[in-house]
Amino acid sequence: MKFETKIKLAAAAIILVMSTVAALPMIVNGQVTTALAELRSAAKIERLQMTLLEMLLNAETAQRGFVVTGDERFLEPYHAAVNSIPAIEQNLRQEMRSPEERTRNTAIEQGTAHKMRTVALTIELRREHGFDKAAAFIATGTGKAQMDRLRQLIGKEVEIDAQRRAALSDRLLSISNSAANASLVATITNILFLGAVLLAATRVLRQRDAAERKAQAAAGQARLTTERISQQNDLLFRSAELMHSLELAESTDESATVIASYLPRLLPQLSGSLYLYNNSRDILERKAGWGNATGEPDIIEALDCWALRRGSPHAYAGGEGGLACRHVTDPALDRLCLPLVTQGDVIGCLTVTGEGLAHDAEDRRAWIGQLAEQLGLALSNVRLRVSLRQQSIIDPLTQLYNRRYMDEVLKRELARAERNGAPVSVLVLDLDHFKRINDTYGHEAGDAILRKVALTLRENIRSCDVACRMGGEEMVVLLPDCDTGNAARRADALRLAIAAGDVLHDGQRIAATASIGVASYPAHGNTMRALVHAADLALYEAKHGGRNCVKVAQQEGSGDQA
Ligand SMILES: Nc1nc2c(ncn2[C@@H]2O[C@H](COP(=O)(O)OP(=O)(O)OP(=O)(O)O)[C@@H](O)[C@H]2O)c(=O)[nH]1
Repeated sequence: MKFETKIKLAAAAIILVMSTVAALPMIVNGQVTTALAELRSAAKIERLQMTLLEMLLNAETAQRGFVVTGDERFLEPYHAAVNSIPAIEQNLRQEMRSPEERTRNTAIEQGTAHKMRTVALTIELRREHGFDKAAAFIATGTGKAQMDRLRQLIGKEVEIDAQRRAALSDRLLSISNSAANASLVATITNILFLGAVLLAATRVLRQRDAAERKAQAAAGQARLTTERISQQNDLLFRSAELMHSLELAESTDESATVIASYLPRLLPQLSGSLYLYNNSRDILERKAGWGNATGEPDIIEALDCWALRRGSPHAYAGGEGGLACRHVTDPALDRLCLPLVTQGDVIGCLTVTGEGLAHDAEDRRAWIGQLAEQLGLALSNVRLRVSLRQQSIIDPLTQLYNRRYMDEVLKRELARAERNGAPVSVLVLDLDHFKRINDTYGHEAGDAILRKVALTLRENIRSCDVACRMGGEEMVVLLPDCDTGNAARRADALRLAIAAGDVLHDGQRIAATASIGVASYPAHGNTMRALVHAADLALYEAKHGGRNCVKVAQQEGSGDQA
């Protein structure tokens, strides 16, 4: 049974007991009133019967005095009795309740009537016939017998009245005792019930307190959970943003910059570094860092890191003497190293440091693990994308950019030059008598010459210049921010470098020369096609001018439109 139900039952019992106690005085009062009325009635009956007896005795005494003296004055008590007795009898009749009482009272009334008639007869005899006749009648003993009988009847009544009064007194006492006992029992019962209610209430209150505390704790927990969910949502949102940004990254270095800008928000209160394998996969370069991890090494080897060795995360609790990686700079700090793995291939490592990280909540470490997984995947995608892009724009034989890329970059550079008013030059380069080389030494030798010339170009141009193979043995070099004069000088330098180089093929040294045509924006054209055409014409001039030379395009203006 629930405590609330118990308390309700106890309260109902208390109300019942209290009601009973409240009704008790009324019940007792009724009983006492009845008993007292009966007591008063008994006393009145006794008094009336005693008065009746007294009247009868007075009447007899008056009769005796009159008989002896003949003096009428002695008859006064008799007359008083004659006058009073009917009223006394009337009162007595009213007090009689039970049939037995009424029967006994009737007997007394009849005895009284007989006695009073005998007294009246005696008085009459004395008046009419004198003392002797009256004395003779008295001597018969009728009057005395009647008086004795009445005394006996009234005496018995008085005795019954006394018994009745005693019984009523006992009843009053019993009522009083019962009332006192009932009151005592009610008080004790109430105390017991109140005690029980108090105990139950205290227990309920204690339970309610505990429930309240539990509810408060649950509310606090719910608030924390909501905050955590909101933080997690925020992190998920930011990580989705990071992944989206990485999808747009055009190189590994750019993706590292993107990662470095997001990690402080994704892993707040932590520091760390992002290491990626270099192209030759012999070392890992630090591509990004955040937080206080500025002093971390720029280069690490795979053997320096337990996570890279194992291919799984490695946690190190600073100050607890765990297994620290060799690249760790501050052994007092907790550290978590996570390999960046994609399709079973380790591409790098994310190292994270921060207070309490080794003993951090599992979900936080799981979150860092998930982040490392996503980063691995995203970086691998970036590499794949960069590689595919490279493949689509790089000529596989010479490793120079292809015509497609040249078209793209030339268009872009011309637009930029137009905006900035800076010159752009184009060198169109063709190997001399290449057919002869092929025919003499073979196609492979020709390929080797092409590779050698491409290398010479790459090694002798600026990082902003773009060299590409347009097809066959024809190559183009794009020179941003370079006017015709400079372009011609640099073309000649390239020509000399090509002529100076040779390749060893089948034990033979093979050399090649190149003819170069030069055209510049805006001097020889302001569109891509016009510029290349002008350079082509200049090349043609160079070929006809004896080859192994540089020719600058004629000043034709910008009439030829793309
Ligand atoms: N080995 C090799 N040869 C190529 C390649 N592409 C084109 N060639 C050859 O390059 C030669 C080009 O010859 P031509 O266009 O006649 O010109 P050339 O012999 O260089 O003579 P000029 O340009 O007038 O000096 C052809 O024999 C092509 O087969 C290539 O990828 N590898």
